[in-house]
Formats: sequence, C-alpha cells, structure tokens
Amino acid sequence: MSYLRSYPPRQILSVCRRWMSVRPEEGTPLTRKKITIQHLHGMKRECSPIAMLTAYDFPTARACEAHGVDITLVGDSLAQVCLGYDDTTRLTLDEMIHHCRAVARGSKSPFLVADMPFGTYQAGPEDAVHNAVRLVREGGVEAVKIEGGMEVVDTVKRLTTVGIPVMSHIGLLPQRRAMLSGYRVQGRSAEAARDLLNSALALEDAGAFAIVLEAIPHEVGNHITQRLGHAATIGIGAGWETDGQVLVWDDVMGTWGGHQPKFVRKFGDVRLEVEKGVRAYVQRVRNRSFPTPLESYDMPIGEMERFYQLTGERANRP
Ligand SMILES: Nc1nc(=O)c2c([nH]1)NC[C@@H]1CN(c3ccc(C(=O)N[C@@H](CCC(=O)O)C(=O)O)cc3)CN21
Ligand SMILES: CC(C)C(=O)C(=O)O
Repeated sequence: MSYLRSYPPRQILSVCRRWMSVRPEEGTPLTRKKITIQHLHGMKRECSPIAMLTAYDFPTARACEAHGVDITLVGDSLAQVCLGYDDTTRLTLDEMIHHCRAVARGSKSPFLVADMPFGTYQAGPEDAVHNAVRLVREGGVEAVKIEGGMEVVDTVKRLTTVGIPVMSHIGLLPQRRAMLSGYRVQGRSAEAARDLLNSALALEDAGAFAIVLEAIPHEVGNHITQRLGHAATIGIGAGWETDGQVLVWDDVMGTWGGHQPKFVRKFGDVRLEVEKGVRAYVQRVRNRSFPTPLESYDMPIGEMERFYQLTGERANRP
C-alpha cells in the first residue's frame, strides 16, 4: 500500500505537557482575530489546546464567535440533536446547507467546518468535489469534514488539490453505526490501533489539515497526536493529550436528553433553565398575571369613547 509509511517511523520531535493550557486565562476579547489553518497548526506546535464546538444555527454560531471557540463545526449530529432523526445517515445535503448558511451568518473569527452528510462523498472523489463545492459556495463554510480512513484517502487528496480544506474523522464513525453494530469504542487491540495510526498518517499525507479522533483509548489518541507532523488532532473521547477537543453543543449545554457517551461532560444546565422558563410562562398565562399593563399598549385618551360612538359597539368585559 503506497499510503503506508515504512518503519521506523519519523522521529517524535517534541512532547507537550498537555494537561495544562499554556494560554493565559482570557476573557472574551472585543475583537477576535480570524482563525486560519496556519493559526491552528501554530497552536499544535505551541501545545496550545484547540477548542472546537458544534453549532447548528445563528445564535449558537454567535455564542461560539463571542466566547472564544477556535473551530465551529456544523456537525451532522444536527440530524439527531436538532432535527429529531434517529441516525446521522438520514441528513440530506440540502438540510446541511440550510443550517450552514445560518451558522455562517453568525460566524466570523472561528474556522468554520461542516460535516459532509452520509452519501455525499462515498460515491467517489468527483462526487465529493461537487458536493463539497456546494457546502463552501452555498453553505459559506471554509472546510469540510469527512469520516473514514484509507478508503477516503483519494477523496481527501482530490478535495485538497482543488482547494477545499479537509478535516478527517477516524475511530468511531457515527455514519457507520449499522456496519459497526452500534456506537463502540475503536482501536482497542494492537492491530486496530495500528490501523488507526496508518490511516491518520495517510490522511495527513493526503492533505488533511486536522483529524478528529473519536472514542479511542487515550494512549492511542496520544500516540497518533505525537506521530503526526502538522495535522492537528481533535479528540472526542480520545483522552487529554490530543491537540484539541470537540463536543456536541447540546451535550455541553445539557439540552440533549438522549444517551450520554462516557466522554460527554455537561458544562451548563440549559435544560433546567428551559424547563423553568416554559413552566413559568405557561403558569403566568393561565393565571393572567402575564401580560401586565406595563407590557401592553394604550389607546390615546378619548379614542376608545370615539370608537364606541363610531361603531355602536360597547365593551363586553368591564
Ligand atoms: N448528542 C450527541 N453527542 C455526540 O457526541 C454525537 C451525537 N449526538 N450524534 C452523532 C454522534 C454519535 N456519537 C456517539 C454516540 C454514542 C456513543 C456511545 O454510546 N459510546 C459508548 C461506548 C461503549 C463502548 O464501546 O464501550 C459509551 O458508553 O461511551 C459514542 C458516540 C457521537 N456523536
Ligand atoms: C461530534 C462531532 C465530531 C461530529 O462529528 C458531529 O457533531 O457530528
């Protein structure tokens, strides 16, 4: 296989102490610099962790913009968490583009990536180019993410050759849930870990600027991160030593009521706030304590009397 590197592998040049950020704790700067691929590669070199988060609409994109997210991903998890499908394979390209357009309108600084939906790149590199061009031109994203290892290397090469940056995604591949008999941790045997490493190296050679590592042992996440030259690793359930982390918006905010994988941490409890807000609203409508006169408009003085004369109508309620 021409994509496989011969051993011994290239030297591991530096090992970062990755459990502590080298960036100072920062508030939200008023103006943010545009994040580019060069910037992301610089962050990998400097061991400055990359924070990636999904967004599916204008307000979530604005929140990523305002609060320091480096990469905003319009993930195909939108199929489940926004659209109520039971699987990401149900999402169409048109649905994805519709959401990308909303996210793009709220996103300036973060590097903006969209998942290529299931079926939009499997038929071959030319089909993938056609569909990726739609995501860039109509959706307004800067790069595409595609799931898969060796079998998509030619597609990654073709996309990067025509100028569309590619983020790869290996390990647990949600679009293959049926083939994999469910969402399962990947790369747990020596052979499976070797295959993941070889895929990562081949995808980097093919031009991928970053690689998502999903649900793999942290040792494998660390090893692949060390072995790659410039491509940044973004982990989701791949341990603490990858170049960055990604989570799904609804998992972070606590608004997703479905199954929670082990790698999820809830950083907000928006679900509780939503429950409080909806219940209070319904109650205040029912007991007529909403709206008050201050939340209503008045007729100018005398106009209501004129209205009764004009129409011959009388008020029914006092
Ligand atoms: N809300 C949400 N969060 C996600 O992270 C996510 C989605 N949706 N939808 C698309 C995919 C599906 N993902 C998933 C879904 C389930 C597991 C899961 O249940 N993992 C098991 C592994 C069990 C094992 O093999 O040992 C776990 O319990 O962590 C993992 C990733 C990640 N993506
Ligand atoms: C969880 C991330 C990596 C993803 O692929 C998605 O949101 O669909």
